[in-house]
Amino acid sequence: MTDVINPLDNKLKKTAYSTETIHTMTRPLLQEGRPLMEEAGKAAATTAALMLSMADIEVSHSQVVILAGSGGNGCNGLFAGARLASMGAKVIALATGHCLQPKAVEEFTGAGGNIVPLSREASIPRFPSPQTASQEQDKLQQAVKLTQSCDLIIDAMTGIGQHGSLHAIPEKLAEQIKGQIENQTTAMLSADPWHQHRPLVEAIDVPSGVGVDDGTVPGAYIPADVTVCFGALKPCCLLPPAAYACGNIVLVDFKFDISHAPVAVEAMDTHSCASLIRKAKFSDNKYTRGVVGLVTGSEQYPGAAVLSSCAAANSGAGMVRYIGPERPSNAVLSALPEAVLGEGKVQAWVLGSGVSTAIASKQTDQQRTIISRILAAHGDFTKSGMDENQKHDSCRPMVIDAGALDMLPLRQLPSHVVLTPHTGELASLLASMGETVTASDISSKPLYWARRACDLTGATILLKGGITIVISPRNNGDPKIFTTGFGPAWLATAGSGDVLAGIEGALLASQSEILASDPSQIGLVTASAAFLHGIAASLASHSQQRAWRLPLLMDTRSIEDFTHEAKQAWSYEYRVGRNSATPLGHPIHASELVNSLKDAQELLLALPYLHIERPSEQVHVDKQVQTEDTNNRPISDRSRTETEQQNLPLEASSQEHTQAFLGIDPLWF
Ligand SMILES: NC(=O)C1=CN([C@@H]2O[C@H](COP(=O)(O)OP(=O)(O)OC[C@H]3O[C@@H](n4cnc5c(N)ncnc54)[C@H](O)[C@@H]3O)[C@@H](O)[C@H]2O)[C@@H](O)CC1
Ligand SMILES: Nc1ncnc2c1ncn2[C@@H]1O[C@H](COP(=O)(O)OP(=O)(O)O)[C@@H](O)[C@H]1O
Ligand SMILES: [K+]
Repeated sequence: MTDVINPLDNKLKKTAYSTETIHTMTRPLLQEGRPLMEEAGKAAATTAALMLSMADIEVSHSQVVILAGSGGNGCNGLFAGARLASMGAKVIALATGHCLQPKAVEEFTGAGGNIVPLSREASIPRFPSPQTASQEQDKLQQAVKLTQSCDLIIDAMTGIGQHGSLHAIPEKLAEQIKGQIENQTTAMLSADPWHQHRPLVEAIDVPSGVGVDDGTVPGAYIPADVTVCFGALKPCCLLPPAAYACGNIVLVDFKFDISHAPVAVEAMDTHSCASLIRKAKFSDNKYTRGVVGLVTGSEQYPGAAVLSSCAAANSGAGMVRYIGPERPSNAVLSALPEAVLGEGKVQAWVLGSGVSTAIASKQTDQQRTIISRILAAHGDFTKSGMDENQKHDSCRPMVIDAGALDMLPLRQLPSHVVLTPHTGELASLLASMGETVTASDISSKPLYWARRACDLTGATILLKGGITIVISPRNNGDPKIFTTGFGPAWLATAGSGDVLAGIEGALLASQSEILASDPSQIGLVTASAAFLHGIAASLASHSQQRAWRLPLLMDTRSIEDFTHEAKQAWSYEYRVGRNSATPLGHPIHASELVNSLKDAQELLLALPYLHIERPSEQVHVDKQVQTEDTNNRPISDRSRTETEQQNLPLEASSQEHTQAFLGIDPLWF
């Protein structure tokens, strides 16, 4: 049996939909009479049991606390609790709202669960509510204590029905529980995530308190170890900062029809990125492969010139032209003898990395003069009223970074002008357009502000961060939004942005024909560069840390397959000892990123040749073919086979180099 990776599965794993769209996709299933609440409860209970087992806790000896709100989310929590209780867990539901759904209460209490209403206004038959403010306060404190001592908290306070930031009891609970979790979580990132000295947290559908559609965290919320998301991903699962609160995501496949559903946000994956790596053809010459022109670096920051030029050269450009003062020019030549100095025809520009706006030294002025000449030569789009195609013809694709960001003709830019600010640079850019905003405002609402910049300039915006957001305008309709977070946090290192600008330039140049015929591809090209940057960082640092991972897909009809896959993916040991002593790998500096870029592309180009085996296949192979273990002992039963499987290398592919990297993280495929 070959478990072919279903393209729609893959789409489901990387696309997020607004709550409105989720409701639209849910409706027909409910009309068919699908018991979605029960299915959701089963999925949540399966995940909870798995989390406990990862922490070496027997479900039958576990203590579970459910924070149950009065809507559908709380209902999911109670159905999950009923299953856990029937498996022998001691389960208490803290009712955080006014009521609970009677059918769920019946199921839950019937299985042995207990309910404690926390609100004075609660009305839950058979379970008395606190009567006074002070009783309510006491109950809340007892509840918080209970969450401190249990093994697992199931956060089912609010889901996609949440309006605004949390208030009332959910707000108070979330504040205190978040505080506890932060205090008790080992500061060392390398600590085993399943064996912290604190309860595990499973979020139902979304972590309560996050901005479901905009990815913000507007107030109190509870960060989760695992979020069990129903039907389809919500934007908060992909967008920073909320995505950081989701932990590992389990996506429960309700078989929504997503084929025509409007995608709110799309995460980059290896397949999309690989499709944007231009393969060299025999009919190519160095010009057709893409010429990148860089006006980067300065006397003061010659290194930025080297990093951006070398990154462009290592990312598949046919030729790199560098323009700059003597010191950076010499530095570029000595690192990259094949660079051509001076102006000439290019397919894409990289402007401004390592060019300071603050220091008006003579050399900086020189770079800025060239940049402003290049920008001016590309026309004044404000007056001309050109359409996207005309703009494309009169303006090369370009990356505007760092010291060039304050030199833009600010409005009506074509979409293939890509601005690559970090939060501080975006704040300055927006301030120059009359917005009152700080870098910290942008960190809190990155999607909102990136979109604002996109609306105001017409350009594609790449807002850097652990998860990077790319937002590009579309002729008709909302902008296209991509997120990418392949890299480990080691990527936050000086010069890393210069490398990214060079990669961007190379991809814009090598894909300039595609961009000319279909300008709407700019978001994908831009996001691919950021994704490639992340792969290079992972390779260079030998790190398994990712700002974001594709979710695990759960089909509630084949729970066993899911459990097996999840165990493999979540097993800490599994990630240790391949290339490095810990899953975190080691620190890197920007030049190492440059060196890893070629390997990163080799991996992506190898993808079509790889036969990626998924765990379900191994179950099959092991069951049907492997009848003896390595010591020639017969393998007689399924449970034995599964034990053995966990010690097997993931794949039997011959491409060991690729496998060593890709095999560690099968979730990317
Ligand atoms: N629609 C469906 O049929 C399905 C719904 N499901 C579950 O149901 C959820 C949606 O259910 P609902 O629409 O009932 O809504 P929720 O359960 O997400 O939230 C509504 C409840 O939260 C409270 N609330 C809302 N905003 C609040 C705030 N800011 N602070 C404090 N409390 C707040 C409300 O008073 C209400 O009690 C999904 O997230 C999912 O978990 C899933 O089981 C799948 C099927
Ligand atoms: N916490 C983080 N985790 C992973 N990557 C990060 C993190 N913070 C920043 N990055 C990435 O590191 C790079 C930093 O770029 P930038 O701030 O321009 O650096 P520099 O100006 O030193 O070149 C960006 O690609 C950004 O996405
Ligand atoms: K929740």
